[in-house]
Amino acid sequence: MTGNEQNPSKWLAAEKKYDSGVYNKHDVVMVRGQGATVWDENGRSYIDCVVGYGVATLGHSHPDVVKAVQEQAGKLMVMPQTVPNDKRAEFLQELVGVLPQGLDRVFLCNSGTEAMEAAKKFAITATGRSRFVSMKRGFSGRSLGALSFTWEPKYREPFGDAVDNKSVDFVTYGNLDELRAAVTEQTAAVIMEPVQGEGGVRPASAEFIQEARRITREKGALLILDEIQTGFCRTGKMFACEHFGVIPDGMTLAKAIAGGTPTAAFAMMSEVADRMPAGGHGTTFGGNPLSMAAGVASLRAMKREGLAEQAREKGAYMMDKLRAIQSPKIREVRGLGLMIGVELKEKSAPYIHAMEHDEGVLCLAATPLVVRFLPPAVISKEQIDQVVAAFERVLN
Ligand SMILES: CC(=O)N[C@@H](CCCNCc1c(COP(=O)(O)O)cnc(C)c1O)C(=O)O
Repeated sequence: MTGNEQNPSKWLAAEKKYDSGVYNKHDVVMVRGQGATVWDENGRSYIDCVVGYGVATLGHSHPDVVKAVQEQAGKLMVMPQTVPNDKRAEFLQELVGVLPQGLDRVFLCNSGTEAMEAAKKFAITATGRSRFVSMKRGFSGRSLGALSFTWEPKYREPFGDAVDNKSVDFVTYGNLDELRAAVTEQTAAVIMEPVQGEGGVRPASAEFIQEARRITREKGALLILDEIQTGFCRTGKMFACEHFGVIPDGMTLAKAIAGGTPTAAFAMMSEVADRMPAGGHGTTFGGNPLSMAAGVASLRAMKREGLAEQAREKGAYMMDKLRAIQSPKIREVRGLGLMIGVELKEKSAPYIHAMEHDEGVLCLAATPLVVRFLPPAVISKEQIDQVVAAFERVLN
């Protein structure tokens, strides 16, 4: 036990005192994680069905990732992308090896919102156009460029015209007529998540995503799939687009891409990459050797452990168990793989709070009525049973 456990409020007070204030902070300090479990500073354990908003799909502190990071940290952590590096090259080979056919050019960066910013710039230079189509309830990040694709008004309104709302048309997710009307010869790209995450865990229909592919081709626009939350085994395939038989012109990636290190990418077709002027974009930390080492270890572990199949099988199991709960408070259980949402007929926040405080399970919201579960694919069936039993208790 380290000294911190003796003064539990010490870290909580410091973080609340010095933080920017944007977050509604929990009243617990997490200090350790392994697999699907995290521990607070008092030694209490929790089953983690948040994993950093879908980052640690491989589980916390996967031994292969830890070993790779330890080794690379002692070797080389810093090297800008103007200078080739062995680990970065290895990661790019591994990544392109699992990406859909043709997506073989990659801009490496450090967060989902940065990947979306890159996607926006590459789409503009690739098409010479600057209008976009995004989705109602869509979430693409908080930076001012990505924010123009993010639907939730409360995220955009405080920043007024600094957010470019004029060049983005929002269509209803799933509405074919609205999509067909919105995509024109002025459209640079359609931006959409194959499963809306923050927007309430809403899988696209195959028909809608396939029509997005058809109409963008017809109009000379790009289809950019935001797989920042759905990517890397979360939905039961390496990438969610595989469920729908669609290959986009570009794909934004982050979260589970590199074992928990802050890593992201915009993967694209060569025709898109080749239209960006040399020096047209950049990033200091993108493609750093430390993250790349974690990414190589993470992608290899995902393949070796059959993580996508684990997510598919355990996701089906968990959704069946959730659907078996007899509660008048549940409206719908939905999702894909281990990206699961339970829509309630009332606000989800009290139940999410009770899961953490009374049951030792971490889960999260996805709009005010939806309880979202994003377990790591390494979660055991027994742990799933515990999570579902806990949820049934807090509902009653
Ligand atoms: C506590 C906190 O900061 N939560 C984040 C949670 C964001 C989770 N989603 C990130 C995301 C992003 C942005 O990714 P990033 O910049 O947070 O890495 C882009 N696209 C999709 C589909 C995404 O799901 C937020 O409220 O901005």
